[in-house]
Amino acid sequence: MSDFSSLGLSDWLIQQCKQMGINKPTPVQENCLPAILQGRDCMGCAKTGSGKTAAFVLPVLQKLSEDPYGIFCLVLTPTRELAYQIAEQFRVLGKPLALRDCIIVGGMDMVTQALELSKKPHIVVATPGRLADHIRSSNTFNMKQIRFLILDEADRLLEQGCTDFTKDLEVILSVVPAKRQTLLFSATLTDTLQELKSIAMNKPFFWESKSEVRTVEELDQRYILTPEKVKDAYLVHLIQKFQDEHEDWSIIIFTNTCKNCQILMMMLREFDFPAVSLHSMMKQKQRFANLAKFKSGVFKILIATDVAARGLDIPTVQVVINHNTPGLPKIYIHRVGRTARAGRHGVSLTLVTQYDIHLVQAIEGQIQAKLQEYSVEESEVLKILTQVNVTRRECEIKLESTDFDEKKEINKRKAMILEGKDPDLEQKRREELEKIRNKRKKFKQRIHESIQKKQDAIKRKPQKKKRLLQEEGSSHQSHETGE
Ligand SMILES: Nc1ncnc2c1ncn2[C@@H]1O[C@H](COP(=O)(O)OP(=O)(O)OP(=O)(O)O)[C@@H](O)[C@H]1O
Repeated sequence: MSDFSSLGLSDWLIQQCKQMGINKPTPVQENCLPAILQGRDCMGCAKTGSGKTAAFVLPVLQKLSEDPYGIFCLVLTPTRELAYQIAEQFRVLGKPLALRDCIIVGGMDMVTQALELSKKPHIVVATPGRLADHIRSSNTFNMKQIRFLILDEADRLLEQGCTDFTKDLEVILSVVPAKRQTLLFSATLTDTLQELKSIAMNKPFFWESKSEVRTVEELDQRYILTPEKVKDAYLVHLIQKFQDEHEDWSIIIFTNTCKNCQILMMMLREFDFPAVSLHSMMKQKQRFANLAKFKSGVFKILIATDVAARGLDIPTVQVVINHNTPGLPKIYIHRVGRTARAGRHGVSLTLVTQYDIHLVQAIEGQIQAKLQEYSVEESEVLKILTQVNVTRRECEIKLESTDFDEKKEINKRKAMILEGKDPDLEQKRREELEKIRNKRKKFKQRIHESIQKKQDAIKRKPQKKKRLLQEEGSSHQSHETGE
């Protein structure tokens, strides 16, 4: 394996790496660093926790030190927390440069951000939505000179998931120069390769880690088969077990909705577990505060939606629990990748109901590995089942008495207004669509019922015939026997 110096990295950066415990390049760094330093576009696909961030931060810092100006580099990333984490890596590794960076994410003050942008920072790290807002509304900065455009978690930025970044990306791509170096990184690039190639147009250097298994070797991947109603009891039991057996422990629990996340947090606190939550219905300041509490080890449990599934680098996390089986293998890969990072060991536990078995099969197909069953003393789980379910119900009632659902509705309306839609018209449109859907459903049901009736009648016919023949036969016989 080469060292950083043979890859062309400057001594001052090698010293900075050493201070961070980064002594030898990881494969993604070893392969992508020289290509980026040569000025090539680059697409890097490597497993979670394999050092992709430093693979782009280091060459950008080196090039910046040779020709420092602002705005030199723009990094786009799907979540706000990730933007802060990336900016921190730039700051730490780029300390000798007196680096000026600026973080542009939603949920924070827009005027302050506009002011920072106008001061021409070297590095801008942004989520696409907020940066596009600044581009649309301000002329106090421009991105005409940027040398590097980086898309971290690039496949997510191009996907049309629940947050669709594609329109904002178009706005951003329209203001950055065509002559630039584009760097795209993720642990799951392959299914968006074609779209990515249209962004990194300059014959990109493509590197993908060779191993067949898409998750890291150090990760012990387990599942627990459970009925839906027993899931929470399993969760409480598992956490209790980790708490009893380990002195130093730290767990991330992923769940599917903001509401579920909130309820689970309340429920675990009722059992005196030190838990905090992270989801998109929370105020941004609370999100940062909760993440900081978890990172510092004051709170040992983070319950999150998929907003925390990608990129977050918290070395102390030993266990990831999937409270729901992820619907997409890709999401599974990122979620479980929050543990077993940078060569450390970790465990992932996925709670699977009988309806999720096909999802597990899809995950196994994609990661090229089998999940192993995790054995649990069921009698121990059953002992706490009623208490856990009652506590959950109490938490649900408590949450219903707050304005949580109302807030969700308000947030939805706000998002629509920002998209230029009229929320009331949208509501009417949705109701109309629902009516049409229901009519179609009823129509289909009626057709299905009438087909069913006809089929039953056809089935009955030969039986009727047979019965008549049998009756005829027996009356014939009885005539013959004189009965
Ligand atoms: N060469 C190295 N040697 C040791 N540790 C490293 C090295 N490079 C990076 N690290 C550390 O590895 C950890 C994971 O790195 P990073 O967050 O960049 O992973 P990633 O590949 O981006 O993961 P993900 O796909 O989950 O975003 C970080 O704490 C980082 O400081």
